[in-house]
Amino acid sequence: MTQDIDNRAERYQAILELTRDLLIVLDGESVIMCRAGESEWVNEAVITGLTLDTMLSDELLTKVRGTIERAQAAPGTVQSIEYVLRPEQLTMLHEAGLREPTWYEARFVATPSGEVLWSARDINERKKLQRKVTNQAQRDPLTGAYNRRALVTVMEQTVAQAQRYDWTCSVLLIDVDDFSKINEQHGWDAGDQLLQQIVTGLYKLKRTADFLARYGDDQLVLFLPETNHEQGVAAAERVRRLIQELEMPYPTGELQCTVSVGVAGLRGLEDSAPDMLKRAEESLFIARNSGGNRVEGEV
Ligand SMILES: Nc1nc2c(ncn2[C@@H]2O[C@H](COP(=O)(O)OP(=O)(O)OP(=O)(O)O)[C@@H](O)[C@H]2O)c(=O)[nH]1
Repeated sequence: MTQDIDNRAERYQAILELTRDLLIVLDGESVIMCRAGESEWVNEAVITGLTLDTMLSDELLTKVRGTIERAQAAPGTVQSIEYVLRPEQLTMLHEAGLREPTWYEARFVATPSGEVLWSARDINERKKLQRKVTNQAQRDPLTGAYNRRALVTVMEQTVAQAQRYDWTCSVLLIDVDDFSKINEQHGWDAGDQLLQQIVTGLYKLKRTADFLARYGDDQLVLFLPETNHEQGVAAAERVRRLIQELEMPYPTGELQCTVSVGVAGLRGLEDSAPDMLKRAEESLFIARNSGGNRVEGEV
């Protein structure tokens, strides 16, 4: 009988050796066993003996407890969740070695004797890849600015929020004057570089909360949360001057350009992101037809 138990314990140990996941055994709320697996940051001795509430932040504690309850309600079934461990929020885990935000996919299973097994797989690489793909889907590949799709999403969310809290926001539609002539005279590559320079300049000029997107061939949008129409026009004037002063050395000669800007500010509860963009387009049309290198406000 004792021999059997020893064999079982050895087998159990051998199975544990096989897994790369971080493994925790909980008795009630206490960690009675911890194996780091491939989570190099984990100090097993520090984690063993901790309780859930000393180890986790309030938000994570609620999530983990809820999952454990589900696992206990149906012993033998696996319950999964994803979470991120952030060292700045988790003092005890920081002490146990956590230094970087680390994403985990965790699985919980309750044994008939009442213990809960908690395995956690590091999914940082997968998350990084997901972020990269999402990022690529939202960005214009030439300039690195956001694309039109990302702009519409952000504008719609921000406009709804501004309407709810009685805030304001403005949109600037920026069009490079005679951009096709630059392409014709200096080549497509020169046009590309000029667009990149303009975006770099706008990134330096814009505030952190402002959102810059490529809206069309030679058109950019700068969306300004918490900015009224008057402030929007002033920002547009700064953009116009910045681009006018931009000089880009190029083998075929110094490149220079100007922009026309149409500005639209949020007009209350009935307004919408597409309507704001439409009004910015109408203003832009006037600016371009008035000779370019101009800012036009509401029409
Ligand atoms: N270099 C470069 N050119 C582009 C790119 N995408 C579109 N274009 C060109 O940009 C030009 C845009 O032309 P238009 O919209 O007529 O612009 P414009 O000449 O500035 O005319 P206005 O806007 O009326 O002042 C076209 O010649 C397109 O072929 C790009 O990614 N790089």
